[in-house]
Amino acid sequence: MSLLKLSNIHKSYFLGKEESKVLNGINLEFNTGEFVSILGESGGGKSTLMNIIGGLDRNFDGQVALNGEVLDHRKEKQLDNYRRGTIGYIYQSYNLITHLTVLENVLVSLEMTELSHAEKIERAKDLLAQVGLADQAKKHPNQLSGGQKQRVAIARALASDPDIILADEPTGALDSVNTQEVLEILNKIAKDGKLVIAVTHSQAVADHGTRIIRLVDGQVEDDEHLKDPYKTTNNPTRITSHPLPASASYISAFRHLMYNIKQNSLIILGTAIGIFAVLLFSGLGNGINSYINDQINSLVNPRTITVMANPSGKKLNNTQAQREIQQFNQDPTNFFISKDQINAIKKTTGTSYIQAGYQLGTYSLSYNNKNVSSSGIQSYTKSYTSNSLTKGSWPTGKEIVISKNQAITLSGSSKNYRSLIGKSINVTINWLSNSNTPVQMKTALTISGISDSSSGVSSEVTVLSYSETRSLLSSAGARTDPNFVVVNSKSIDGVNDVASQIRKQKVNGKYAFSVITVGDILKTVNNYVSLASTVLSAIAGISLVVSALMIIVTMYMSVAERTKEIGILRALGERRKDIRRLFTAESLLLGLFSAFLGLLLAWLFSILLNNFVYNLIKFNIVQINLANVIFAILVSLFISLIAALLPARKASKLNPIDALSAD
Ligand SMILES: Nc1ncnc2c1ncn2[C@@H]1O[C@H](COP(=O)(O)OP(=O)(O)OP(=O)(O)O)[C@@H](O)[C@H]1O
Repeated sequence: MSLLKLSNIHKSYFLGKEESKVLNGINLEFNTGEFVSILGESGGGKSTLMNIIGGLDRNFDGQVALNGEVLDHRKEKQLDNYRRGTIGYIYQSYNLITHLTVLENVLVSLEMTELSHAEKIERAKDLLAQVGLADQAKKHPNQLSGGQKQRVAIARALASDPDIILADEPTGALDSVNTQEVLEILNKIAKDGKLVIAVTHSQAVADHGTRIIRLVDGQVEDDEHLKDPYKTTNNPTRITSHPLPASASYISAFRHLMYNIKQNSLIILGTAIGIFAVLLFSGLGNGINSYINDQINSLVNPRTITVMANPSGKKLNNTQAQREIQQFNQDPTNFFISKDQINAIKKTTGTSYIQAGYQLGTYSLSYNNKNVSSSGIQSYTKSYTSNSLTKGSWPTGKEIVISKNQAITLSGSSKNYRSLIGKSINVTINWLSNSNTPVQMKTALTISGISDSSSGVSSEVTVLSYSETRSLLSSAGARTDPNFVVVNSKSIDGVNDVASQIRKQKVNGKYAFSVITVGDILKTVNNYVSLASTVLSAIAGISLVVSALMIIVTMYMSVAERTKEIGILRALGERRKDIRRLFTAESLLLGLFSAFLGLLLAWLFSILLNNFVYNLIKFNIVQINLANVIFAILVSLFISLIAALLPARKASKLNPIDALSAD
């Protein structure tokens, strides 16, 4: 049984409907140890025949059988295996991969063998030594002479230990010395037990082999056996091949990326800037949210629940309650809390204290002929934390706490305003009588402390003691019903439960209370901040769309530039899948590098910004967390994956013969 048998091979090319017959019934058998030369006129179909033998061309009539087994050219996988394990190709124009070194060019083929990494390197070096290039392994193809290039191509063709070496005019571009050397190598390959089939125009070259086949008009005109095939001994240690592992595609993609690093670095930078902006805005959102949380929690006890009347009588959720409470400023008369209502609140379980309070109307403070006016003076409740006092203590008896701004105005000094503590000031407060007519109360109170309103999240904190407020109200004939109640939950975890108990309370058949927790306020503020930072991140994200387009263009350019390489890789036995993976891997690596650069930029910038802002507010305002980092990496990979889809698909669909003939 012959190693290779061609039966009745017909091949035509079509230009429109016009058929041009190139091969008209070729029947040939080949065996191991033969060095066959195919001679024929130019355009006679020699390369076409080689492509059919090499498993690159699937569109022909007839059969190719290997060791008696007919190849099914409809089965792509079978053809991939055939090219990978059985065929080694040598071309007139060498077809080396320019961005790989000599050693790496040989390794491309070895990647599809079962050898260990060390064995692959050893074999590649060994093959290079056999073709006289032991000392050229680290060079790139453009640093070699034509003869040297052809010898690299021979080493590569032999690498996976194939049975058949196809050489399409292997000496066509070489001078006589190099021609001689290459022919000797091919002869040795045949002696080593392989079948060598070479296309040539040269009778002198053909005379070197064991057999000459002449093609005329697409048929075998002559089949001349010059000598017997070389006797071959069975080589028991054959190398078996397997499909290209994914890791090899990633390593190869990485090599190409680094080879083109100048061009790629701009794309990486462009994408990285988009990632950086997204990260920065998310980090700023986190930072601002936690700054606000920090500030509010330091002013108000987070276990505190503020309860106000609910004039609507409807059950209110958090946002509706906040809206309802806004009405207080327009018409405070609806917000008085009755004894029945206080008793209803007292039924709540899980509380540590319940304290009624007053929020009164406009007021003015005067000291040493200086005046300040504002609105919303309150009676003291335990919900105030000591953090919100810059100096002094909360008021008891005939005392008052005024805000820092008020103290500065009244003392006339932004440095010595604290000296007002212990001083008496005149206080005038406007409120309502029992019949809801205006009442004015005047008194003199001692300043016990100064509150800090510098955070900007609360308005002026001006507070009277509860007892003094109540006695002022009753002596002026004003209404003494409180208008808010502070309820303190025993635990932070219980806050929501306490709030919902009160929310559900009905007095006279109506939902009596609007309930606001610090958590609710924080939630509302944080929602706005998060919304703003998301919108900003999304705007920054648009730049990522531009990056995606840049990657698409780069990948298309890469496919165009590397068309020949794609043909070479397919001829070496890489599957369509491997080609698709090669380009996807390159794009993913671009995305990954961009993500890391974006992260680095964001990290450096956040250090700078935080240092600067920390001096002002004693807080790290950019807080990039792990979730942001993971998100940025995933977004970047996703973009690069999407960008790779079309170019990688295009690359994998290229016809290997067309790809090989690309310039
Ligand atoms: N893709 C194609 N489409 C149409 N015609 C083609 C195609 N490829 C080759 N041909 C034609 O088929 C014929 C055989 O081409 P082939 O390359 O096999 O010849 P060859 O014997 O190798 O020639 P040469 O010695 O000049 O390299 C030529 O006439 C060529 O123009």
